[in-house]
Amino acid sequence: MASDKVQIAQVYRGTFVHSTQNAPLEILEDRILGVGTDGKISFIEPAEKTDSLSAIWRFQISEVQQLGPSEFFMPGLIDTHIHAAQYCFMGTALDLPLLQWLETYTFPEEYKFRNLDYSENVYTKVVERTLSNGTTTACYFASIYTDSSLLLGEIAAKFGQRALVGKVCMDVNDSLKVYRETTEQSREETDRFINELLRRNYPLVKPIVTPRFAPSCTSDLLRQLGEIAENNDLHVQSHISETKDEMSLVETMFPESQSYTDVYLEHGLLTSKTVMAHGCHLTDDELVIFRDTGASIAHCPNSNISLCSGMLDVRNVLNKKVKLGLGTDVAGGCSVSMLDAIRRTMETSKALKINNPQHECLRIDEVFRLATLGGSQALSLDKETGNFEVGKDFDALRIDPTASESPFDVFSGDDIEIILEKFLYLGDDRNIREVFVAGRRVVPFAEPV
Ligand SMILES: Nc1nc2[nH]cnc2c(=O)[nH]1
Ligand SMILES: [Zn+2]
Repeated sequence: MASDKVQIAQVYRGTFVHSTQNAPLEILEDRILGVGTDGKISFIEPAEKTDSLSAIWRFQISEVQQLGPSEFFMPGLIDTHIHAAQYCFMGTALDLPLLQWLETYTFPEEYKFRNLDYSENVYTKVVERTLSNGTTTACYFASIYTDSSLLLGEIAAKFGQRALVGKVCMDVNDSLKVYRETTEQSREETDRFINELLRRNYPLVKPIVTPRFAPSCTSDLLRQLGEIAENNDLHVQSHISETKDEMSLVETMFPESQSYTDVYLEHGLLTSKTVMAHGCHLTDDELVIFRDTGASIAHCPNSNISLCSGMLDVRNVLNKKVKLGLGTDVAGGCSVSMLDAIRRTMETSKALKINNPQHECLRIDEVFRLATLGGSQALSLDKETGNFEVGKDFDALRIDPTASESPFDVFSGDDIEIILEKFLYLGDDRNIREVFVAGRRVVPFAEPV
């Protein structure tokens, strides 16, 4: 029987909200959920079954933790695109378009990560800040430096965040020549990064092959990175079609390719484990290639607006059956919070409707799904995380809408759907009472020993 397999570590009773493939929002009231010592959800059932579940799974009824009357659990938020090495200047330097922004602010900042003490300080802060804002899974760009990037993996693992970590690869950079690698270095250091991170065997932290974007890489490097990804069955991340200037540059650098998407496709970098950031200006033909390869898009609305890059039509992407998650894209985006990514996704959709009344706006329940289950699918991590299905890891936020410092108010007529909507539009980390990743409570942070 099930009880022979795993012991129950925690049992919660209360309201759970999540998304499924069929329903963008499923509200499960008065449920009982058990988490095994393996960190996975063992059961989620109506609370009236508590007695029989306690007999089957051998937990004491007194161990059941009851949520407060307006509290609920939701799945952890999934940031499909964030630059950990840009956290330091987040909220500043948003006065230039992408290519000048990279040269003026971003490359000089990332160059500082050759220093491990500096890296440790910034990476600790970004992992703490994302976790306390409910990001249970983050797909990180680090910098070109291998040891510093390994440190990011180590810090995420120590704090218990699920993460894909990428050592950035770039062998083209004329603006800051010290912040680039030779083709050979980039391949060798990518190999070293991957081998070392895999050797450390962190259960929740894995490497991701990370060509910065086509304009930063020679064809030779892109091809070698494609081979590394294929030979090791690894995730891949990069940027695509974020701005028009960038697209013109790609056309000049890769004249043989039919499209920007083709550049990545031809170098073996578009797979079902690839996530490409932005894609604001992708054509429908390119979206077909995304769908056919199973590659996904990280929609980064804060950054798209902050750098005046463009507005992705998410409705069109979803209609084309392309996987899509949300990303903060710090520091092009000026917030680490995935709640902000949800709000900006709604806002961009409404701006598209202002421009075109035919546009079918996204609904808040759909965007809630994109920030949770959609993100897990975009990162091909949906077997592990994304919602409260039995067998997935318990990655969850305990939301307290009436926390003492809550930035919004709840009234007696507010049902759970209204309370969730208020939290998504108005809430913040003060409402996120606890954060769990694979069953481990990671917020509040453990006291240092
Ligand atoms: N937003 C953003 N776009 C990029 N394209 C290439 N590098 C970057 C980056 O660091 N941020
Ligand atoms: Zn980015």
